[in-house]
Amino acid sequence: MHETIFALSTGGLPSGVAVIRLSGPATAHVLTAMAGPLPRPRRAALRTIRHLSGERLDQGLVLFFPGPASFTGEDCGELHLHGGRAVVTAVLDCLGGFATLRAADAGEFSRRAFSQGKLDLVEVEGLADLLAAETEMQRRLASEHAAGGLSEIYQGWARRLTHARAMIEAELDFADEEDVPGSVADRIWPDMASLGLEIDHHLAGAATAAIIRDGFRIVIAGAPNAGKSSLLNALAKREIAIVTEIAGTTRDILEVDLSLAGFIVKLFDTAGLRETEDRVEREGIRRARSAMEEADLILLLADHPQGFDQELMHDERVVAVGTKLDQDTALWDRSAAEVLISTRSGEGLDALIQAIERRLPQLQPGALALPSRRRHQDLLRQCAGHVQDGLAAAPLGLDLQAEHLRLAQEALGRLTGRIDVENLLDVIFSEFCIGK
Ligand SMILES: Nc1nc2c(c(=O)[nH]1)N(C=O)[C@@H](CNc1ccc(C(=O)N[C@@H](CCC(=O)O)C(=O)O)cc1)CN2
Ligand SMILES: Nc1nc2c(ncn2[C@@H]2O[C@H](COP(=O)(O)OP(=O)(O)OP(=O)(O)O)[C@@H](O)[C@H]2O)c(=O)[nH]1
Ligand SMILES: [Mg+2]
Repeated sequence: MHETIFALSTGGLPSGVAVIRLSGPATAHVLTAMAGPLPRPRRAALRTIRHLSGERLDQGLVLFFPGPASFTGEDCGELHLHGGRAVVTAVLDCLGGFATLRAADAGEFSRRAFSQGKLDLVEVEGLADLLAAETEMQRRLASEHAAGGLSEIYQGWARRLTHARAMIEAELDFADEEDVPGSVADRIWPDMASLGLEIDHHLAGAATAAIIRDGFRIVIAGAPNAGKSSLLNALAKREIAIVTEIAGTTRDILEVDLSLAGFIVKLFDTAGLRETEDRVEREGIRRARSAMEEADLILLLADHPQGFDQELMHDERVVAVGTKLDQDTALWDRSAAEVLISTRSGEGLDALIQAIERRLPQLQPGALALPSRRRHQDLLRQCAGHVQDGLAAAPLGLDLQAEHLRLAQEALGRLTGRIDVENLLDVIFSEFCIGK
């Protein structure tokens, strides 16, 4: 990488401070030309920043990160300027005047960090997710990924595959040498079987990751007039849905996004469920049922104890909610409802929110190494599949089994972007004393 790149790394102007980053071999020269002697590595120094003509552009903090101990792995620099539009424009213009410099493309700093081996693909994706994160859970998930929590797991798996392949290679190539243990199968296949299980278990976390990324889907359902739209409005604290005393008011699905316990919660109001000849209402009910199929949680509402659809009560995603508690408290005594609410008095709404929070994924600290992207899930499934094929190919011989393990490792390599061509023989020689 011979070009040196620069970019304004902070957001909209004007701002309190604006940071311009540089990366590449000309960094030290450019910093010296514009701001005098280089500061000590990775220490901020207050400097007058000047145009090459000597004209003063700003007074700001200057940092120098000599490679490879920098974000990109190359020499990096930073200019922390006053965040005025003209200040930033003047400095960017000056940088653009150096023949060795050019403006960075989107993502180019991270791309260089990847090429220099500072970040793998999963970490780069985590970094992108971190910048996009809007909820606390999204931040925690992305932060875990960007900091290498997932990569560490995948590297551990890749190492085990390398080890297994090395053992097989040793048996195939050096079977007549004394120091090579006779049967590799005894030693590596149990580990490969447990690797397969670990990957499957890891993949099960994809559902939680999807909830963190895309939101927890709650569908409000129940008989017409039960108070569904009133509940949507109460939880959203806005008059979003039309509420009338006419049964069959809601037809289209209405959606609001709430933030609950650090999760995005997508709340859907649906048409009341009943038999009807009205074509428009029937279409609304069809949409309600399809929304319920996709739901993570269903709030099933009824304004009297007999109003709950018994079939739906068996669905484990259902929370039975009795409504209009202000009208007749005695009505609800010993009913099947888990929560009783009144949107008119506000009673029970906190208890309902708590009941919802109890059903959100419960994440232990450190349990955030979840495969969050489709890309991760596809490659992990391929990897686990090849491991299984490797195990199943036992009757066909070690050669074939080894090939399946190679494919499994290749899938992991594509996942992290690190197709480490670790020499199998290196592993073999470091573990045995062949030839002594
Ligand atoms: N001013 C500023 N703030 C920032 C960044 C930045 O580039 N500049 N970051 C940009 O994303 C994030 C911090 N990430 C960074 C990651 C690695 C290194 C770095 O210099 N790494 C070296 C040395 C590590 C060490 O000292 O232990 C290395 O990995 O070798 C710097 C920032 C968030 N805040
Ligand atoms: N007393 C009382 N009335 C309520 C309460 N919640 C809703 N209602 C009334 O019940 C009627 C129906 O309310 P909606 O929220 O439109 O009911 P819905 O379930 O959305 O009805 P559909 O869209 O027709 O399926 C309206 O007249 C509301 O004012 C409540 O907590 N207490
Ligand atoms: Mg309604």
